[in-house]
Amino acid sequence: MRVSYQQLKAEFKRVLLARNVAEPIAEDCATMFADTTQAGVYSHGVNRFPRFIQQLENGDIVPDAEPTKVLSVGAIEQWDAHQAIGNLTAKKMMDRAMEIADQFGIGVVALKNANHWMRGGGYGYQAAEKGYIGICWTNSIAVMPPWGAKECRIGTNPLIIAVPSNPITMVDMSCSMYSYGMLEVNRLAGKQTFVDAGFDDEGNLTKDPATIEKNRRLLPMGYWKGSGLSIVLDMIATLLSNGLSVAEVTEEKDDEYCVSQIFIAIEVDRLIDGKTRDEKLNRIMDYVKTAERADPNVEVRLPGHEFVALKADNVANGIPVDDSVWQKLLSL
Ligand SMILES: NC(=O)C1=CN([C@@H]2O[C@H](COP(=O)(O)OP(=O)(O)OC[C@H]3O[C@@H](n4cnc5c(N)ncnc54)[C@H](O)[C@@H]3O)[C@@H](O)[C@H]2O)C=CC1
Ligand SMILES: O=C(O)C(=O)C(=O)[C@H](O)[C@@H](O)CO
Repeated sequence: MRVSYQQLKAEFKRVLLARNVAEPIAEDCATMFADTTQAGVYSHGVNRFPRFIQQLENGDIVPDAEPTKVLSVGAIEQWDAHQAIGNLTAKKMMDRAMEIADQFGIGVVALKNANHWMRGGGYGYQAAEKGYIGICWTNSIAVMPPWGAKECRIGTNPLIIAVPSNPITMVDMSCSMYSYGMLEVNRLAGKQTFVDAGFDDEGNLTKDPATIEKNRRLLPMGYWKGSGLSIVLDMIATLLSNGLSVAEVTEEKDDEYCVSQIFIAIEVDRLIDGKTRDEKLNRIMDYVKTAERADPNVEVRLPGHEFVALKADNVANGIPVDDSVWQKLLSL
């Protein structure tokens, strides 16, 4: 089914107000969930909302908490989220990183005690839309076995790198080959994954999302490379924020909260003039896109460029929502 942006946002807001979230916070939070869904990231928009509500009801998320600055060292600031709503806090932190970048050329915000930020790409996009390079990542609870193991000890720790090209080029990727959110999208659509996504109980590679959602033997992106990347991202987020690591969140908390996150904004415009910037970016994009296709019917595309058409379609025709997800939302 397809629903309008207004319908979707109204449902999110209704559910938040019913949990005593203050009106302005409910409005902003519902807007971000609706925006993420309309942008085409269903996995971390409407699909993830019931889980978000569960965490709100459990008290893992503190809706009226305000993030505070802990300290600042040149272009780096440490903040404490105090378990405020993840997506609203992340947006504020990337705004702050851009303000610091205006002063120093680069701004780094390291955040502790944060909650799940949903679509990490939203914050990269936010920076790139204003002309900055946006880089951010988060750690998580242990949900993936490190390369060579079958027990979860590392996070999916998505890394986002957004570049202010036209359209915006942005990598927004979990350190696993598939995020749990994308496994769910495939399962709900009755599909197997396009490439291997994890291991079955016998240790064979599998494309079956339900098997991996159950046994949690997620395949790291790029095998040992994604495993290693996840580990160093966790180390850096933990050190810079003086917050909790994947190991600490997993062993000391009863669910995924109090994670650590990094937000970096880099000002491009003082380093290169606008005309040269655009020429260079266009040349890179054209060079990539005009590579001889492996399949003549499938175009070569740059990461993030898919969102232009996805959003336009959703604005024009309504937002696709899985029937079971919609029923769940209505029942909240
Ligand atoms: N703890 C957390 O906060 C987590 C959040 N997430 C979020 O879940 C969302 C989905 O993450 P993933 O499943 O890893 O994303 P994905 O696998 O759908 O996409 C990863 C990247 O690959 C690019 N891409 C995909 N197909 C492509 C193609 N054919 N050609 C060129 N580029 C292509 C996409 O633009 C994107 O940049 C993200 O917004 C992420 O931030 C994911 C994991 C954990
Ligand atoms: O993988 C995801 O999707 C995701 O968003 C996550 O945060 C973690 O991997 C985990 O919370 C899934 O249970």
